[in-house]
Amino acid sequence: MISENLKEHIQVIEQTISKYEDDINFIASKCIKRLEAGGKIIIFGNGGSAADAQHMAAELVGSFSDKKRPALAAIALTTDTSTLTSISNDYSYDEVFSRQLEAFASEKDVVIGISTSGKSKNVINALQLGKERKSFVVGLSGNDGGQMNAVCDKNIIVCSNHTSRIQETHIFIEHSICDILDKHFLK
Ligand SMILES: O=C(CO)[C@@H](O)[C@H](O)[C@H](O)[C@H](O)COP(=O)(O)O
Ligand SMILES: [Zn+2]
Repeated sequence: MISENLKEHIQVIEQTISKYEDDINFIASKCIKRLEAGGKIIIFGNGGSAADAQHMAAELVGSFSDKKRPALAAIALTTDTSTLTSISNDYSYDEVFSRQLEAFASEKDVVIGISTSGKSKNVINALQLGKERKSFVVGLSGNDGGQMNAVCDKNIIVCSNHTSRIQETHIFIEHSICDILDKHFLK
């Protein structure tokens, strides 16, 4: 089973990267431009994708490689349990990210929503809010991309229906973006 998963893992990453390499480079260049103009990168998702959002934010604010570069303005919307519980309790879980974007997002920012199914209402609502704020709106999704297609400037749809393979490919894409940003800001 493990070898089968490995085969599928390699195949899904190869297929997705050959389809979306230019788009991923474009997203990285947008991140660079917006960070240089004083904007920030705002990332969110549920479950494993919440962990991925935090992982990426940590690599941008802290470090990605062993080389030192200036801290980059990135934040995950999945870490403040007081904010998360109050929005869910007082409004609804569907608004847990959009309400935070209402507070933080602007036209200077890049907003990245992660959903393997493309169906999580709270992720879609937040991407919609990012669009209204004129942030550059990025989706990392899978399956058929769901409703994320309608609200993203770029939606990277991993070529798989398996949540694990989709998440593994999301991490590869996030690391690729961090790598490009690292190289740029190390100069
Ligand atoms: O990590 C996993 C499965 O690998 C789960 O925690 C998974 O992220 C959760 O079920 C999420 O709620 C799924 O949401 P989404 O990716 O469809 O938006
Ligand atoms: Zn990492």
